[in-house]
Amino acid sequence: MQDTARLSISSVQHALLETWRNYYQLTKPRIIPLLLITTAASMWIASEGKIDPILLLVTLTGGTLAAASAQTLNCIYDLDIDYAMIRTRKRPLPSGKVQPRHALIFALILAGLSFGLLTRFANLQAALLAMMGIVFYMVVYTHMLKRNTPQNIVIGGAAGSIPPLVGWAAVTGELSWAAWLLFALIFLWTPPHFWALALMIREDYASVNVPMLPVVEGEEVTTEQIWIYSLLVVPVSLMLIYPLGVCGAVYGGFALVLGGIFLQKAWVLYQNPKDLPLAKSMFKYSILYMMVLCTGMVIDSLPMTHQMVQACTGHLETLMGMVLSMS
Ligand code: HEM
Ligand SMILES: CC(C)=CCC/C(C)=C/CC/C(C)=C/COP(=O)(O)OP(=O)(O)O
Repeated sequence: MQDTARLSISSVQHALLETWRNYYQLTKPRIIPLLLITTAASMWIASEGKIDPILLLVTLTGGTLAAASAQTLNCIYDLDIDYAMIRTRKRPLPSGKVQPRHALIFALILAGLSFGLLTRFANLQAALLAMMGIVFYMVVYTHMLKRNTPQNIVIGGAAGSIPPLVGWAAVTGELSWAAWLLFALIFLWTPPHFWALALMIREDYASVNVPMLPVVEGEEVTTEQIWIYSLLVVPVSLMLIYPLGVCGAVYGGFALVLGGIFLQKAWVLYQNPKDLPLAKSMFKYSILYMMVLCTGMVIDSLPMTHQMVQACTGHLETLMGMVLSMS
């Protein structure tokens, strides 16, 4: 008797765990941390390194809920093609583990929670921007562009560029030039990020007639476009230093080194458009690039960094003075 009760408790636990896992997978969770990193970096710059930890936590939670809602809605809309593509076939909806109706309720609850949380504990601007992210990703990218034009991710990339705007608005209640520059940085970074991946999975997209650039135009044009967008990413990343003046020398070091490698990888891929390991390396590096660049923004914004830079500059000036007086 006891054994039977124990067995049924463990099977209920197992079923609950499985349900939780399925809903979690529906949100495409591996993408969300980088979206949050861009939000956090923006908040650190906006608050000049003196970030309110509660506001940070609230904004990142609200951002997570909004992104999860957007991804779930995308999974519902794209059920037909996700079912047909090998890469996406095992997702919870095409594999029948979650019903679309339940997924829709889940997505709406996530969006509601995000809006409520951000409105109550951050501000209305941040909440509205997060909702705009969901609407743009669903209506403009998923519905209007994804299946219709190879420029889908160029324009649709605006959705993925909204998180830093949410972060900036949460801190300041408005959007400055610096916020829009962060938006532009991610907007320009998205084509190299995604097209490098699309080069590797183009057969999958071709099989369901999704006109991603490598499917429609081939490898040469795609790698050329990756190169062109990469050429734009690096100078735009430096514009946070000049003319905007919101980041300093420490970030500059990060941006130059990371940007140099970004350009080198994009160039080598452009020279070898059919080399899939190079495309894979570009895709992986695009993620590392954004992650470390944002870390550089955070480190640069910290008051401790400013003190260290000032101390170093002071020592350097003294040293220069001594050298000059000796000569
Ligand atoms: C319209 C714009 C974008 C498109 C179409 C796109 C597309 C994709 C796709 C198809 C994958 C592979 C996911 C999978 O196999 O399930 C991926 C991976 C990834 N994307 Fe993007 N992406 C976009 C923008 C972004 C943005 C803005 C970020 C964050 C700032 C981002 C971060 C990531 C990360 C971190 C991964 C790797 C996930 C893993 O570890 O597997 N993406 N992206
Ligand atoms: C503020 C806010 C809520 C922003 C939301 C931004 C957001 C969810 C960006 C994600 C972009 C992304 C990873 C798209 C995947 O493309 P896909 O869906 O075409 O990929 P697939 O072929 O793997 O389905």
